[in-house]
Amino acid sequence: MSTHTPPAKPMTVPEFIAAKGRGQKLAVLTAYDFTSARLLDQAGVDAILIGDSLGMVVQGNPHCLTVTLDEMIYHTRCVARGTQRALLITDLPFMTYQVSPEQALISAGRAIQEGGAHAVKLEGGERSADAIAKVVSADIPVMGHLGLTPQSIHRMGGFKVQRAEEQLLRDAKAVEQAGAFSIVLECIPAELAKKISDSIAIPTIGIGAGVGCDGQVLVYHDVLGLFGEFRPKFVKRYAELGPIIHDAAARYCEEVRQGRFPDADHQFKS
Ligand SMILES: Nc1nc(=O)c2c([nH]1)NC[C@@H]1CN(c3ccc(C(=O)N[C@@H](CCC(=O)O)C(=O)O)cc3)CN21
Ligand SMILES: CC(C)C(=O)C(=O)O
Ligand SMILES: [Mg+2]
Repeated sequence: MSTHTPPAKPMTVPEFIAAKGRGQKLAVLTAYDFTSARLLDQAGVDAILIGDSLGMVVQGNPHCLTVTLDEMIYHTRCVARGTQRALLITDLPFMTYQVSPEQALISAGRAIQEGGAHAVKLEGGERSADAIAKVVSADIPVMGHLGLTPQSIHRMGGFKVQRAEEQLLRDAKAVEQAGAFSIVLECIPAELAKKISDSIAIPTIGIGAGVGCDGQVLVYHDVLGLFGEFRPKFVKRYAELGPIIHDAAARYCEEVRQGRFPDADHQFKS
């Protein structure tokens, strides 16, 4: 059992940025519902990402491309009700920001206004700079996302480590210049992620990008050992809840079938 007490003050975007200057690492996890969000918030995460990874871990699809903005908003609302302290960042899903900067702003506005997010995240570097700038111009904080961008799965030919150094450095600069407050670096070599982190003033949040990033993010189901056999190199399981849930459900089934549940303690007297 950890004895860590979380700081009482709510996390804000300026605080998130300032953490980098103090050398204070940022701890981010994804969540998609009230109950999980409340557990993470009480454990002291700095930010909760309502990721479009919900397309895979919640909806059971092979990728994230079919997730809609309405679905992201629904999950954001659920998470927001369970959160008091963490910064809430919602992924803009595929095809809700690529068409035009105006489309990006309208989508981001809905995530904030209808979902209750504090910020949005969108994928891409130079190609997304105009969209980022437009969203930021309406005072909506934007987190960038570079490297393995899951919405590019068909171009990349799968979920693969990205190593185009010069392009990634240019992309990070472009995202920072466009006004983003932070950037996710996904599945890039640790040394390159460190170089990118040192080359910009805003915090980098790594996933499969090494310890040189200013913070880390992982998917809820991965950290807790809920997502079956999904075990890429960068995932560390801090618990193995899958077998625990399996066991509990199997014992319940057995007791119901044997007429051992409910017993006297779990029913009402007349
Ligand atoms: N449950 C879950 N966890 C995630 O981290 C995650 C999602 N879903 N869905 C959206 C994306 C997809 N992600 C993925 C998925 C697979 C690999 C993977 O298999 N990587 C290989 C590397 C392959 C290579 O060497 O190029 C690995 O072994 O880590 C990586 C990131 C990360 N995101
Ligand atoms: C893995 C993180 C960075 C993400 O984008 C997601 O969960 O959708
Ligand atoms: Mg995502």
